Amino acid sequence: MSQLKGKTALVTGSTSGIGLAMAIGLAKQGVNIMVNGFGEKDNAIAQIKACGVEVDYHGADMSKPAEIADLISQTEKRFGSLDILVNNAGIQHTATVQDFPAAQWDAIIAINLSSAFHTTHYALPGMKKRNWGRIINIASVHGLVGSAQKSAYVAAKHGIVGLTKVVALENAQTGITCNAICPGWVLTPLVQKQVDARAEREKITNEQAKHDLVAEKQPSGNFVTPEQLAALAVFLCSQDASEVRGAAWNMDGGWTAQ
Ligand SMILES: NC(=O)C1=CN([C@@H]2O[C@H](COP(=O)(O)OP(=O)(O)OC[C@H]3O[C@@H](n4cnc5c(N)ncnc54)[C@H](O)[C@@H]3O)[C@@H](O)[C@H]2O)C=CC1
Ligand SMILES: CC(=O)CC(=O)O
Repeated sequence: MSQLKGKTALVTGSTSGIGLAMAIGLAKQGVNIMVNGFGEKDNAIAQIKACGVEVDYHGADMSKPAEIADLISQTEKRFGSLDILVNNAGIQHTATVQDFPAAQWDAIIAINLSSAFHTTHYALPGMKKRNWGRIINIASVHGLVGSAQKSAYVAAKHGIVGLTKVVALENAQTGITCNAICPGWVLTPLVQKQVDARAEREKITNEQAKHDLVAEKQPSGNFVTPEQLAALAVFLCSQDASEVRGAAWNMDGGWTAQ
């Protein structure tokens, strides 16, 4: 039987992409799930429920600290505890610094970085009481290296890697671990938009644009899959990973090895 059976996870931004795969991966281990995000929530809930666990949904906007406080307290109330926190919600906007709209900068910093501070701040007291917790921050290769036209995203992702280290250190002598996962390209709606823009800009097919996007950065030539990332998250939640603390663990087809 899974060691995780009966625990509760909140996965922010779990209505699509990587977050949905994380939620399903954990649900397959018997973990009850609080879903959050602005995508197709009924579809996400149905897929998670099919794993035989309890599921609920909270529509908190991760750019709003008061809604995040309510999300954590409702999760604890509904399931009795919050054991696994996956900070995953994120958005992207591409432009040079000179052309970057200030409102987009603020939104990316709020959703991709500050939300993880707020969720962690509110989730830690309960985890400390039970002396067990797993906090997994979905960073990116862009938490380790930069790319042009992604100032806010790269700054937020470097920030979340820093936050991960501090949370890990502050809880190093407890049963609470905090780690970051740093994926390379994963074909989700966030990346499909960039593929579409590239196809349009370069007057090439969508397939060619996908190929070129990956080939430019990722030596394997393959997208990372959401399911591969979910398997890593399940490992980080296990007892075998109890001494993995403050890691920024890349799964990127070789992107950051170059
Ligand atoms: N797709 C990729 O290649 C990579 C993605 N990531 C990160 O993975 C995370 C998930 O992204 P993807 O699955 O790719 O994108 P996605 O667009 O499929 O999913 C993003 C999720 O966040 C939710 N969301 C957006 N704004 C929100 C808000 N204000 N409040 C609550 N939820 C909100 C969306 O509704 C959705 O559920 C992001 O943090 C992203 O930066 C990291 C590395 C690579
Ligand atoms: C690799 C990522 O994190 C996705 C992106 O840069 O848009």
